[in-house]
Amino acid sequence: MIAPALIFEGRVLARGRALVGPVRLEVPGGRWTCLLGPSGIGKSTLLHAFAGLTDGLSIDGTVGAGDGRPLAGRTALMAQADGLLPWLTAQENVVLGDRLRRRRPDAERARALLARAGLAGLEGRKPGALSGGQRQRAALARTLYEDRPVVLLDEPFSALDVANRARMQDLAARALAGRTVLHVTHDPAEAARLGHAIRLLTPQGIAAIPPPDLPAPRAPDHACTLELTGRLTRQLLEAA
Ligand SMILES: Nc1ncnc2c1ncn2[C@@H]1O[C@H](COP(=O)(O)OP(=O)(O)OP(=O)(O)O)[C@@H](O)[C@H]1O
Repeated sequence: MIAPALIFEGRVLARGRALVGPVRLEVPGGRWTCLLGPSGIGKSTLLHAFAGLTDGLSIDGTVGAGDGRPLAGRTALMAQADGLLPWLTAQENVVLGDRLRRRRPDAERARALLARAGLAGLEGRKPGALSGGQRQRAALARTLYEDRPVVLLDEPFSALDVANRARMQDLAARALAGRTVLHVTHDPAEAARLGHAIRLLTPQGIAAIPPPDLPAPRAPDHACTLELTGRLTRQLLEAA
């Protein structure tokens, strides 16, 4: 599986007004990149641009893969809202992509992913009977089930308690090793744990923040992780 780099250069416009940019964002292939920045700066809009979700928007510039091939069919997006269909069970939601593509779902793989997401025994529940954190974990299982080389994550762990958050971060880091991951997060500690690369989007443009020379996922209480968390927090406060 080739995990391409991602490149966005230019602006995203809504009715002629720039929502993002001009900016150049390069996301290295086969690595996990965290994108931080103040609320409303355009992080989700950039993620959606890579996913091809630009209804009502126009792109003045280029968005695509470093290998020059189309991104369509190579990306999985986990959006901020869980997007689970309320009339389907957790299990049916995980395999929804296969259903839509008229492919035979792999029920065993879906069940195993739900179990790894801590949802064993809840496969038959509909989203309305799951907690917010359980729904978010089902949405993560669905994203991993898609098995794409490019994975776009928008605040994927935001509804989770500390222990589940660390577990799901570890699960995603393992499952997505070698893929191109672009992960939008508000949490500097999460970026310090997970990022092979870290980018900060501010009105001044994009800054690259070098992560520590430690393999990810890093221990949340490692001195390097804590030091980087502090540095990122300071930069976010200064950007606000
Ligand atoms: N379809 C749209 N039409 C018009 N404006 C939009 C549209 N989508 C987003 N915006 C605006 O574009 C800007 C960027 O929004 P976006 O959701 O990308 O920000 P964000 O950095 O992800 O914010 P947050 O951290 O709060 O999720 C915001 O000002 C938002 O109001």
